[in-house]
Amino acid sequence: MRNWRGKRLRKLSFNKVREHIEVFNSGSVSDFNELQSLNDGNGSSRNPFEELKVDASYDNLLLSMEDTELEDKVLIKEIDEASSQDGGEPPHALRQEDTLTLNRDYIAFSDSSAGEEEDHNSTDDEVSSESSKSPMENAQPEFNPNFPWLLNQDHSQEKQISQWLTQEIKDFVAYISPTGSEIISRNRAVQKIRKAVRSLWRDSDLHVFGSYATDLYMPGSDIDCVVNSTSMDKENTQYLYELARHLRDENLAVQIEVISRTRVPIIKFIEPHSNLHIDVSFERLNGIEAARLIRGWLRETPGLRELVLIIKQFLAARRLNDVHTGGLGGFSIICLVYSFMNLHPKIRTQEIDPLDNLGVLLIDFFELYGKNFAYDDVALSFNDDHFPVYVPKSHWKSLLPVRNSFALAIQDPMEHSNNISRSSFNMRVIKKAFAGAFDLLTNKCYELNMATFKDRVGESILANVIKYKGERRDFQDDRAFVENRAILENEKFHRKRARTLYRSGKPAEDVFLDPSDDDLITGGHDDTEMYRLDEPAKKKLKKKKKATPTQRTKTVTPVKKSKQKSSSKHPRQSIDSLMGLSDHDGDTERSSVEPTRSETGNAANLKRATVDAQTRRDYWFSKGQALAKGSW
Ligand SMILES: Nc1ncnc2c1ncn2[C@@H]1O[C@H](COP(=O)(O)OP(=O)(O)OP(=O)(O)O)[C@@H](O)[C@H]1O
Ligand SMILES: [Mg+2]
Repeated sequence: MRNWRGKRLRKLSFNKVREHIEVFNSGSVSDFNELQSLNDGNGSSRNPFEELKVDASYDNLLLSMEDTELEDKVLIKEIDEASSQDGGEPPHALRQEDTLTLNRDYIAFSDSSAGEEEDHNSTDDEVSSESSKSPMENAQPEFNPNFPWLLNQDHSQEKQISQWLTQEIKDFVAYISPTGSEIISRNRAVQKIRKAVRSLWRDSDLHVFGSYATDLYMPGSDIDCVVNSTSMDKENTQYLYELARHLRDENLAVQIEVISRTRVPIIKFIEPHSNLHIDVSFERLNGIEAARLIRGWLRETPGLRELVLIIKQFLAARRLNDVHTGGLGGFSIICLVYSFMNLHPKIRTQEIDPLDNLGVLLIDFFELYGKNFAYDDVALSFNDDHFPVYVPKSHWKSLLPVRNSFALAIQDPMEHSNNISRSSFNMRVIKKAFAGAFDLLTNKCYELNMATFKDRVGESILANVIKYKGERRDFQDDRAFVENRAILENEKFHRKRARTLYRSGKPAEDVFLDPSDDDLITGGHDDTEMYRLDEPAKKKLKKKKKATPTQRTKTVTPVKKSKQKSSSKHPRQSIDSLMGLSDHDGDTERSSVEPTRSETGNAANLKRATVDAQTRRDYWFSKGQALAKGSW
């Protein structure tokens, strides 16, 4: 029934929809959104930064964060008690498989809203009780547990359906972005553990990497830490147990697991005051380097954070984000989304502004990795500038022999011999989930495009593929007001390291920074102090926030030419040349596709490895055909 309806809608409205989601199909993106003034004039839009101004001084803000934190602590106690009662049952592998392999999770999800949809669609000629109200009466939806990010938000009057989806993505990101008390809680947890490590081993220090050091964390994300020492021996099993005992005795760790017989030995535990999950690894710098690299990617790629968070939640809701069960880990997700955005012809040629086109980019992502990507033949790699490139798998010799040719292969930008997605053996299910998401999103777009404005009220597009079942949140993205100390310390680490390297002339891996250097480690702040931005920085941030429409500003930006500056790394090129469809493989194209790494170790296998022009031609041709057939 659903499929039939989808096909009928596709057939009827394909041309019409193409006009509305023009950004997919042509370079003409100059449409003006006539609803902008309507939305601008909506007095109910709530800008958190405006609110802070009304709230009085910045000091008051800090005070209220302290209060929130105290409340949080009470709540955490309750959670602890509750979790100790139900015995913290681990997820059951078989039960998980049932829902995942059958992909029932997202089907069930759309089924759950199917009742509404049935009503909605089977009564084309009838007037439902909801639609009998005027759209403006319904314009501010109340809290809906299926799509909590739409609280007081209504995009049903967006003329372009793709803009509706873009707005919803921004709503979602604003919804899950961290509050001040969450950031403080993370900062303090790390600070306490660091102190404990330094008191146990005077030659050691603890650093944060992973999503907390890149601002890509979800509310429940773990904190990845690494202990490095001058003696470089802390990866030894005896030290792992010593630290585990020490943290337990200091009341800084519960539910401790010491995992020592793996390639990367770690201690996993929960920090009881914040209830945060912490992973501690030992004697490696890769993660600290990767955090800096990823922050660079985020700075130069607008929209990357938004898409990464959406894909993370998409996979988490389906339990497809855990590498231990074959899922896709956070690092692989970042690499996939970053390469997708960098190799997207319309972004590369600066024809679209990614932040204004998150909706179409999300659909395009699902299409690429759900329908078109040649997992059997193509690996994702990074060249010397850490710029993403696709390479034939056959050119990456250390990948072979592989047990399963249908596997995602992503070369670690930090360590070229490492395939970061080697454990993601569930790729078929993940691909199916992406393909399903593409179908669900496009069908919903077609359906809403056909619907009257009245019938669109109370609908969500994103909820067809994203679930968020966490505790209700309050849309308070406080990243501009409370500094993430993991980022600050990571930046200091790199600055200091660069200076030390410069002075010593030693290779990077031989240099260890003195942990007693407080300026490096704590930035001169004690462990209870909150970071405050100084006044000029605060003003700058407020200004910046105003200039960039956030979820709460409700400003609808018409699709327009990208305002991104050209960078020498991303020269403006024709789409044909980027797609590899130009008759000759010119130098410009070659430099953007081929790795230029010198011939050392495994990297030698990648030298001059490239997907040939014919493969690229076939890929884009099949994509074009899919478009023409209306499968998107
Ligand atoms: N397979 C891997 N090979 C090498 N390094 C990895 C690998 N997986 C993770 N890492 C390192 O650990 C860091 C954290 O990885 P993780 O998969 O936890 O992602 P994350 O960004 O922290 O996401 P999440 O919020 O889901 O935890 C990465 O940034 C990377 O430095
Ligand atoms: Mg992590």
